[in-house]
Amino acid sequence: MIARGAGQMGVRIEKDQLDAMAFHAAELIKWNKKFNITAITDPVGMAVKHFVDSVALIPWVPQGAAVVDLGSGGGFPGIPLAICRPDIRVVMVDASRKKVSFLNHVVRMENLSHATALHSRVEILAGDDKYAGKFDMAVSRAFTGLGRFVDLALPFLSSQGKIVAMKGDLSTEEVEEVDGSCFDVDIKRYCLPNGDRRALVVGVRSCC
Ligand SMILES: C[S@@+](CC[C@H](N)C(=O)[O-])C[C@H]1O[C@@H](n2cnc3c(N)ncnc32)[C@H](O)[C@@H]1O
Repeated sequence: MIARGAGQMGVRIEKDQLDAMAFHAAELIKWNKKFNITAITDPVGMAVKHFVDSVALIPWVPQGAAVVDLGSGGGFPGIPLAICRPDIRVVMVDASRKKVSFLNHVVRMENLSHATALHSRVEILAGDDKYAGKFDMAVSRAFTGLGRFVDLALPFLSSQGKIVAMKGDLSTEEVEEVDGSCFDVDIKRYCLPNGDRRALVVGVRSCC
């Protein structure tokens, strides 16, 4: 189902990548019994709403990019992105210690040496010289409103850095609020295999 859904978006997923996503899903279900990491736990829902949705991001990530995923939760989109794109570096950030423990467990078990998860509030990490200005792309899914995401993402980005917000609901007002401020914004709409509508808000830095 993941391979077919990804294929509909023009993304090819190899067998070993599907196996790695299956491992992520299985561990998520296991950890979820003890820690409340995700509300979606049925296999079809996870495949479609977590994994297919996450791989929709893949075509927009430049070769060799350093990507920061703000508010990664159970690893979406950060883990599927790291599985499918060994050429990039992925840093996942979350304020929940148990979620970050889970993410680093998956990273270790899957040998995703180009990925890591950091336990921090995004606002605090943004002021750390080790991370500020070091990323080509900041992404988030179901993290916060577009305006706040832009404000939080900006300190992480290099001068050419881009943002991608993965959204379900997206209002015109939300887009107008950020378009032309520090980013020129483009909306890429797509449907998940179950018919749910999604949008990628891609912002290219215009000033600031
Ligand atoms: C609704 S979940 C989304 C998780 C994941 N991106 C997804 O799409 O499944 C939002 C996540 O953001 C994290 N979060 C919220 N505010 C944060 C902040 N200021 N700094 C870091 N993480 C934060 C929460 O702990 C939670 O895991």
